[in-house]
Amino acid sequence: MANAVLSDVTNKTFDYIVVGGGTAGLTLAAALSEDPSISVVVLEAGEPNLDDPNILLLGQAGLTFGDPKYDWDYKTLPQQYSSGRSITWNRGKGLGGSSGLNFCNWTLPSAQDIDAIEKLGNPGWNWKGFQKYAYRIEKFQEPTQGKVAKYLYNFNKDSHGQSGAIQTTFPAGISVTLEIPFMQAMNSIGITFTDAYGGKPSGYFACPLTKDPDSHQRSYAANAYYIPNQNRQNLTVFTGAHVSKVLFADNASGEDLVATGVKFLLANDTSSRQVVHAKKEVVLCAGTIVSPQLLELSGIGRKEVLEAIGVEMKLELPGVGENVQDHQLTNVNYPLDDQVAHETWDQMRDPVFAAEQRRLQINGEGFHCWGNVSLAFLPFSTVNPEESHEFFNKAKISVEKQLASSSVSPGLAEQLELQLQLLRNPQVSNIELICLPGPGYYTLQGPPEAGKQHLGVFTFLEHPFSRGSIHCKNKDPLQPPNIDPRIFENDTNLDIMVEQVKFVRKLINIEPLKSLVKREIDPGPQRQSDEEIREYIKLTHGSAWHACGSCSMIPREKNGVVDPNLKVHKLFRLKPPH
Ligand SMILES: Cc1cc2nc3c(=O)[nH]c(=O)nc-3n(C[C@H](O)[C@H](O)[C@H](O)COP(=O)(O)OP(=O)(O)OC[C@H]3O[C@@H](n4cnc5c(N)ncnc54)[C@H](O)[C@@H]3O)c2cc1C
Repeated sequence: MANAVLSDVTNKTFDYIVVGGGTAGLTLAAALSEDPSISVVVLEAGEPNLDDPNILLLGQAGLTFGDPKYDWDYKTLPQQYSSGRSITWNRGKGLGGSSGLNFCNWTLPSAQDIDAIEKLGNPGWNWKGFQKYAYRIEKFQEPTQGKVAKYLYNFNKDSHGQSGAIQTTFPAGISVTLEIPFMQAMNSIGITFTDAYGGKPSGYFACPLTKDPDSHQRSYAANAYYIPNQNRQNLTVFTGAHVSKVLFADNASGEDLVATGVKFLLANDTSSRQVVHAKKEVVLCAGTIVSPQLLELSGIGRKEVLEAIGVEMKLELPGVGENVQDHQLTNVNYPLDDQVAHETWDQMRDPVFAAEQRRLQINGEGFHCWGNVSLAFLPFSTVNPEESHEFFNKAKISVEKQLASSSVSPGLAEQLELQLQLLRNPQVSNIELICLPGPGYYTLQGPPEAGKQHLGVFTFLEHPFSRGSIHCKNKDPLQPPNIDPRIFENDTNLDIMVEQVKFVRKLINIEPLKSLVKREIDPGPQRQSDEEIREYIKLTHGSAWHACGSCSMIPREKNGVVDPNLKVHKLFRLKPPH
């Protein structure tokens, strides 16, 4: 039912309540409501934001950051190992959630990354199973022969889904004068094209975007899973509903807890308390930050956290809000020779140029049909083959030190051991690079000079060893929780990023790239030693927006929160069982 109003929801009963109308929530609601006998309600705190060019035009990505209509704009606690900085965690608000705010890059991980999830005690959560669902959601459109020839697009059609709801397609173009030389530089040191979608990404590739090949607009959870199904009588989507608590049946007999509904506040009248009931299940899809917060507000979590915020404990589950991890990114930036014409994102600063891109978009051309797509996924041994053995030994020692700490749970110990194996594995990507024709986002030099052209190379930390937490700071559901990822607590993470920056410098020194750049702006010629590069990274790195782990799928005795069926341990038992 489209455009649900409060009276359609409040005090009503549905089979399933889905909390959060973002990427997971809308996808799940569409799947559940395929069966017309099942009723589903989605409660989303933000606005619908449908048909909104700020979301639909790909060239707008990043411009919605910080705007409360689209972005929760969370801030971490000051990070001790990042020079005391508080790091911004953008998160999508409104239908589509973060899929309406993200950069539309369609990428898949290494098979071993997914198989590791099964090894942590989750039968069936392996690459084979994952690939089946990745294919099921994707509808890939091949580029024309003309684009393949011009932009060297390379792909293996068999590694892509053909009939899913999320449309993927190559961008209208890439910068021939910058991104192709970037690939050529890699090629000259033996790094080749990789099929990044077959489970063994190792090399460079241009990644398809989640973009509709007909409308040339963002393809995301709202237009893939909600709009086509909005007239289903058994699907109710209600926006402006800020869920504050999960409700449980009385469990005086000591049985497992049974979720019976949720409480929510109206975004436009936060004094108004509403209730909706669930016959079967309550499913939390409020993302990495809010899902653990909601568990704690409902009395599920660590004893000391619940005591501190004054919430009565319903179930002690110490893993809630723990095991938080995130990818980090930084960048190396270069100004380009003004005398050479390049296509770079710098040009979007010119209003005349930007208006022209809006016009071109209608026919599937121009910057609103481009993206940050020139990627490399590389095993660690590629970036520093000479010293990788020594590096692995150093990483092992630092993990052993971490394991010796009493705060490391059995579930975390297993993850860290697996991560060490992944770091050494030459088939597993541990390094991600993106070549961006345009200025870097993170620079110590302030905004880029008007009229100048730039090249930015982004480096990403994958498989972080550090772990942090997300816990309620009080029992006000409108207050964000304390986010403390403890980035770089394990020093190996920083060492990996240093090696990446050094690798980028090596690449840029290879022709044809070398002649294109004038000088390095960041980290800058004054930062050469490992120690100086570390300081630069600490001062500039940002979140790569991939935080996860706060409701980990690990057995309960190993400090997990959900089981392989994604049910909270000892909780959310089906009512009635089926
Ligand atoms: C800036 C950015 C760039 C990214 N780039 C990429 C990329 O290019 N490629 C890629 O694959 N991934 C990317 N990601 C990651 C990807 O988008 C996310 O992992 C994914 O969208 C998360 O889905 P989710 O359903 O867990 O959370 P979300 O999609 O964030 O959904 C959570 C929903 O819950 C709602 N909500 C929150 N609190 C409440 C409450 N109390 N009551 C009711 N509703 C609530 C939110 O408003 C939101 O709609 C990016 C993420 C970000 C933030």
